[in-house]
Amino acid sequence: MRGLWNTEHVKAAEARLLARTPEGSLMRRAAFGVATVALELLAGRRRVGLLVGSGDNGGDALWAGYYLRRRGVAVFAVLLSPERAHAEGLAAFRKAGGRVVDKLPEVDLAVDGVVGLSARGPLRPEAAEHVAGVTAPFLAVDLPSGVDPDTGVTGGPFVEAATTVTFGCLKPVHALADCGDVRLVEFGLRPELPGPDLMELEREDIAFAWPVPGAGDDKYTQGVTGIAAGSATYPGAAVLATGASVLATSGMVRYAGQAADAVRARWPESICTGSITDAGRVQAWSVGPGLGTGLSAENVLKYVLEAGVPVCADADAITMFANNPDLWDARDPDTAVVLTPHDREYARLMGEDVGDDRVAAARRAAARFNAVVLLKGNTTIIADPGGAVAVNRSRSSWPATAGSGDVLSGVIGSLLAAGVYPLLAAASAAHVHSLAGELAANGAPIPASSLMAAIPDAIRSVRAVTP
Ligand SMILES: NC(=O)C1=CN([C@@H]2O[C@H](COP(=O)(O)OP(=O)(O)OC[C@H]3O[C@@H](n4cnc5c(N)ncnc54)[C@H](OP(=O)(O)O)[C@@H]3O)[C@@H](O)[C@H]2O)[C@@H](O)CC1
Ligand SMILES: [K+]
Repeated sequence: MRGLWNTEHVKAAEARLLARTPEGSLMRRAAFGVATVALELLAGRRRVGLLVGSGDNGGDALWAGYYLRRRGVAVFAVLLSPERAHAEGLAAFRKAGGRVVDKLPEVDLAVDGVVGLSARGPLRPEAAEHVAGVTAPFLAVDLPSGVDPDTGVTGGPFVEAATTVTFGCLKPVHALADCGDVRLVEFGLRPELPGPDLMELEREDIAFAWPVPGAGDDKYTQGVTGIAAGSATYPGAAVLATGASVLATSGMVRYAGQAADAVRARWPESICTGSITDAGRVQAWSVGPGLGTGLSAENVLKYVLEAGVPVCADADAITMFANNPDLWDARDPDTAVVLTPHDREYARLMGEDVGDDRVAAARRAAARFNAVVLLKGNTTIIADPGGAVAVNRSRSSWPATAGSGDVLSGVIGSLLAAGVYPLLAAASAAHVHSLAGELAANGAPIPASSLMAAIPDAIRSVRAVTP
């Protein structure tokens, strides 16, 4: 698991660390890390340009320029606020033979030291003009300038970084926005930090969480998943959600609803009934995709909420909650619910738009509904009511296709049925879902059924990291 910390916590921790380290040593350590990565990226080429802002981020860039000069690299620096440029860094840079210029010449690599942790808003016009004039790849110091460190939002011009070198710990921007290849320079900050504000699961975490049958297991002991989805109009949603659940774990899957014939034809291993009341016992329900929002769908939703097992509520289930908040009364407050809205469903459910700060939005919804909220997007945010948040960045947008959400809800349902902790279930499902999408797409459009079919490959790929 990779932890990420908000600027407020990073600044407080850095202040404590600074107080007990020799002056300037942290900045030089950070800058040395930047110079090392720059040399690697230069691969023998010899011209670097620095864009230097008014704060310590610019100081890092100037000190990096100093170290690069000592390795014989030609380094040019544009000072965006000459009177506020970091004094020691500038003096060292000049002394080592670095050249201050009004405009960067042709270079092999550009270092973005415009702004770091104190960034607010997009690049200002002068910085934006210099950035636009650069054709070389950018190496961002700490984070790409113009991107908000805590939300990853860009409200105007920003640096498109090929590589970012950050220090001490990762910040939310590194998971919420595209920072290129992110490298971390450690300098002993971790003991000063509280628990992370966000986490990003790695393959090892998911491999560990994913249910693997033991010698004593049978189809019941691994958790039975119930799928309450689809309708006469939308049988496909039922086929996809059930199929995803069949493929995600080796526990049994029961389907209940109007698409029983279609599901049975495609997934003979599932136990299908036409009515929810005949479904039999399950350890979790996945409810909503293609279900409709009429009275009979409401009764299905109430039934699963009263069943006393975890529920993944998606699509029409979310719309029903928005239309009729009294449905929540059916829920046993001690059983977990995972809600999986996209932005429009979120707005319906919460009566407000998601806004720029998607993490805060997911946290608000999780607290309001006492549920795990998985807010779909290119970066999916998963928040639990206790305030813990996991993020999953998808590496490709091909999976954003019709039926993709039905597949996700089936995977979440089967992890909940296997007893996986709800936040971990939702985050692991999101990871495997996006990986399946990437594997299936391989550079071309894919239907959701291909994404679903790639779930076993995605699980294999995740589990391949375990010894
Ligand atoms: N602390 C530590 O231990 C270590 C810290 N380190 C480094 O320090 C960095 C933080 O430095 P910092 O706090 O000095 O501010 P920084 O981000 O350089 O901003 C400077 C000024 O820029 C301005 N500005 C704001 N937004 C802007 C925009 N969009 N476009 C243009 N300008 C904008 C704004 O000033 P204003 O003009 O508003 O008065 C702001 O005050 C951190 O990211 C890391 O690189 C490392 O050395 C390791 C040790
Ligand atoms: K920067």
